[in-house]
This record gives sequence, C-alpha cells and structure tokens, in this order.
Amino acid sequence: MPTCRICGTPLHTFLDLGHHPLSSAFPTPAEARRGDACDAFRYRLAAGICERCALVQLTDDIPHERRPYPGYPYHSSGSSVMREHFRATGRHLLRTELPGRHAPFAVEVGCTDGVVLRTLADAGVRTLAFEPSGYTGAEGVRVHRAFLTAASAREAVAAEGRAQVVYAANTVCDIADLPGFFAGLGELLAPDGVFVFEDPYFGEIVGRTAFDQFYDEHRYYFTATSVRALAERFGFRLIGIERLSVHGGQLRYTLARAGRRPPNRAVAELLAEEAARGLTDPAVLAAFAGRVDGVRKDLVALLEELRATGRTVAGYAATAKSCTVTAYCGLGPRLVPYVCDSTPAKQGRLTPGARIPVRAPGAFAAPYPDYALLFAWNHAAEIMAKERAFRAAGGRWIRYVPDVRVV
Ligand SMILES: Cc1cn([C@H]2C[C@H](O)[C@@H](COP(=O)(O)OP(=O)(O)O[C@@H]3C[C@H](N)C(=O)[C@@H](C)O3)O2)c(=O)[nH]c1=O
Repeated sequence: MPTCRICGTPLHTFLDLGHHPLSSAFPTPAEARRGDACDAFRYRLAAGICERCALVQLTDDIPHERRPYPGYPYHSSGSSVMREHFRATGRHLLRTELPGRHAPFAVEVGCTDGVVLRTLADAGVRTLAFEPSGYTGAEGVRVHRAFLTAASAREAVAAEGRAQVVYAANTVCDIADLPGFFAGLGELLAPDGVFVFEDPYFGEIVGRTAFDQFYDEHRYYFTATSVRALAERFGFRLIGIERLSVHGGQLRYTLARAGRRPPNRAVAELLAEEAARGLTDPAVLAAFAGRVDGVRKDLVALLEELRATGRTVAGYAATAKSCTVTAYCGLGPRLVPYVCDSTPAKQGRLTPGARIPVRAPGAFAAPYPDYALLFAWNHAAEIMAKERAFRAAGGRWIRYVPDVRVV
C-alpha cells in the first residue's frame, strides 16, 4: 500500500496510466538500437491522494540516480509567453515583496534560464540560484549548484545572509525530499521573508482532464488545501494565492513563517471552492479517471481513422507531457510519424519509449501534414499564431485537452 511521502498515511490510488519511460529520456537512433538506451527504464505512472493531508502524488518512486540532471533538455524561455511571464513575475516580486528593503537578496530554486533572477538583478537586487543541473542560461546569474537543504542553505547564508524572497517555478512539485527542502527554507529565509512558488494546479488538471500533466517530473499535484497542510507541517502559513493562466492553469502560492502575516482573502475563498468541488472526493477522482480513459479511446480512434483514410499526421512539440500521451495511448511512429520541436537538444533524437523521430521546426512546413497533434496545448495561442500559415494551407490541429477535437 503506497503511503504519503509527507505524513506516511496510506494513499487512495485513483489513476493508473501504466508503465512509462522518463519524460526527458530522448535516445539517439544509435542508442535506441542498443538494449540499454536511456528510455529503457520504466516506472508505474499512478497517482494517489493522501487520506489525511490531501496531497496528490505519484504512488511510485523513481530512483534519484535515474533522473538525468546534467543535460536536462528543458529551457523555460523556449516560449515567448513564458519569457514574458517570468519577467512579469520578477516585476511582481519587486512591487510586492522587495520595495524599501535594505540590500535586498532573492533566491530562486531551479531557475533554468534565470529570467526572474535577471529581472531582479537588473533592478539592483542581489540574487542567487540553487540549480542542481548547474545550468543557467542567464548571464550574470550566480548559481549554487546544489539542491536546497539545511546544509546547502547554511553555506549560502554564511556567504550571503538570509533571503527576503525565495522563489520557485515548476520545481517544488518535483522535489523528492520536501521535508529536507523546507528545513533548507527555514535556514535560508529571513524572519519576515516569503517563499513564493508556482506549479500546475490539481484543480485545473481535474477540470480540464489534463492527464498529461502526470509524469515523472511532477511528483506532487498541489491544491490550496494540501499546500496549507504542508506549510503548517513545517512552521509556515499559506498567506497568498494567485491563479495563473500559464502551463494549462497554475497557482502561485505565497508562504510566510507562522505568525508573521495573515492569509489574504483569496486563500479562504479557494479553500472553500475546493471543498465545494470535492477535489478530495473519491467519486470526483474516479470520474476524472473515467474521462481520461475516454480521451485515450477517442484520440486513438481518430488517429487510426486518419491513417486508414491516408491523411498525414505530425506531432507538434515533443513536450514532457507528450511522453505520457504516447505511452498511455500506445502511440508510436505508425500513427505519429514524427514530431517537430524547437529544442536543439531534442532534435535528431527519438521521443522516450514511443521513439517517434524529433525534427526541427523547419520540417513542419516541408511539407505541412494534413493534421498536427498539438502536444504543447498549454502554448496553443502562441503556436497557432506562429503557425497560422499551416491553417491557411488547409492544415487542421488535433487537440485532446479537455477532450479530443479537430480545430
Ligand atoms: C512554445 C513552443 C514549445 N515547443 C517545445 C519546446 C519544448 O520541448 C516543449 C516545452 O513544452 P512545455 O509545455 O512548456 O513543457 P513540457 O511539457 O515539456 O514540460 C516541461 C518540463 C517541466 N517538468 C515542467 O513542469 C514544465 C514547466 O516544462 O515544447 C516547441 O517546439 N515550439 C513552441 O513554439
């Protein structure tokens, strides 16, 4: 019986999508011919909810050494919308948490391209990134190549002092040792400092049947209810919540030390909304799993029909999410002959498990397919605007979130 990573209580498993490869394990064609390719490893992709702290999480653990941190192929600024989102986030922190501070110091955990820290540094804030991959594409962003733990935090505090703001995006949901992380936060954060983090929102995942948000890099699927419990467990309080439209609907949480700042009204409102929606209710979760299965049947049926009628199909964007779709729906080069992606590190390789060839964006129009399966649905507006010539040429987009439709 899988148990909660935080409180040890049994998990109620509500979703089982079968065995999957790691979402960032893109083998080269040569590696794929060898039996021990990076995508040979499989784990059970199933999710459960803690019957006590309501934390939704993957039921199975993935050995740390299996995760390829050096050479991690994802860079947040691959999307102009995300670049602007992170600049705006930097301005938001400057406006709300950093004004009037003497020699302000801000830390980001897992900063990939460092757009937020760059924005803060340009405004004179001292910054530091905790980035275990050691990678940061942003010039002038200092990196502490470590996970945030009590020990690595003490090192940083000895050199830099405590931080007024600690920020993280699409990172906390992937941290194996959350108690260790919060111990680090306790060391690193100034007494009146805040921890601000944003991650995919389980409420949106259920509402949109966005089953492809389940994959190895997302161990946890947070809600206001579970983050409040998590914060209180480690001496913090959930004091602020904001809804974000990026990445298919996220929440930005603000935490402060207990007794420092009162929660804002949005926190109470969302807690009430989650209770009303029954987001922890087994019946609501079972209905979600049922819809997910329906999407799989509809998507496979559509792709089979297109193949049977001689239509050409290509995938658009070899996202981490697409790994869940191809593994769960049993898609491969037979139904999706190739996928175009803008990430140089993915081009010329094969997608994890399904081994669909990844081509550069230029291949998309050479010639256009009849249908494009949009794996980066969370960037639909940006991509459809950029690729409007595809539509003009008679091309059609296949969407599968919240359900299967051709647009
Ligand atoms: C916007 C855009 C993206 N892409 C590709 C680049 C990249 O491989 C991928 C990025 O997709 P995106 O939905 O942002 O993220 P993803 O599903 O790959 O997930 C990653 C991994 C990470 N664990 C995570 O949580 C999110 C933030 O990013 O899409 C493209 O080829 N053309 C495009 O126009």
